[in-house]
Amino acid sequence: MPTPHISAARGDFADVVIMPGDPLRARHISQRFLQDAREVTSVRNMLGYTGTHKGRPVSVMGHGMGIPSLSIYATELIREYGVRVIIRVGSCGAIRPDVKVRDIIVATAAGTDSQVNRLRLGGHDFPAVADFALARQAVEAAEKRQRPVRVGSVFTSDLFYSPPGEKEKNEVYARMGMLAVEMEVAGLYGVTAEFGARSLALLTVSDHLITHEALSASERQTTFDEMIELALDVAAAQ
Ligand SMILES: O=P(O)(O)O[C@H]1O[C@H](CO)[C@@H](O)[C@H]1O
Ligand SMILES: O=c1cc[nH]c(=O)[nH]1
Repeated sequence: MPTPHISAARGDFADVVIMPGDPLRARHISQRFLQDAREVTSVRNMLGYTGTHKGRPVSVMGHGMGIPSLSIYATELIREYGVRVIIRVGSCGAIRPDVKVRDIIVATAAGTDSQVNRLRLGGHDFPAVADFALARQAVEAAEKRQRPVRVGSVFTSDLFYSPPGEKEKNEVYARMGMLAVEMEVAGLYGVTAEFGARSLALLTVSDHLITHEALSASERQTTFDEMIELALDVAAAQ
């Protein structure tokens, strides 16, 4: 029962899917963290794998960049493959001095300049929030591992390269409590709400939009792996 964007057969996906933006990161997660992982889809090279973690079936699949790309994959996974929980593991840029490169963020909510959730809700604002149980499990997993995490809201932007005025906008987002910017979380929380699934986003701060510090490739790998361990702890608890 392939969909236009996923070539897997019915039953190929676990009901919990961990989703990075980058499909090669999905392959890395499957190779490093899942047991008996097998590739289940590769349409457009948006790679997806299913294996087990601590005996529980878990899938991992890339979702691409931006809300439109994520929305296609999340919709098809939920509607056609019975996926019930999606955990995004992504990167983000910090927009305030107290948030540092390498920090891991449990994104409990997201503001956005995207219109997609208003399209869903007849022009009204949608509360783009994480599933509370998943967020709590992520925080508890971090405490158990003695791994500090930041818990709070982020801003989901449609543009990676912003027009003039980005600095001032980021200052407003920061003043209103948001920790970082990225490009999918508000869409993820909207699409899972629309189709009755649950979701959470964990983010690693890969670069700092004030200091312009950025993770090196090897630091990126290590910090991402620490975030993925938390995502797997949450997945195993479902
Ligand atoms: O690292 P990922 O998960 O792709 O997330 C961030 O990186 C991409 C931009 O470089 C956007 O998708 C943004 O949300
Ligand atoms: O979307 C993103 C991701 C990482 N860093 C940014 O500045 N933006």
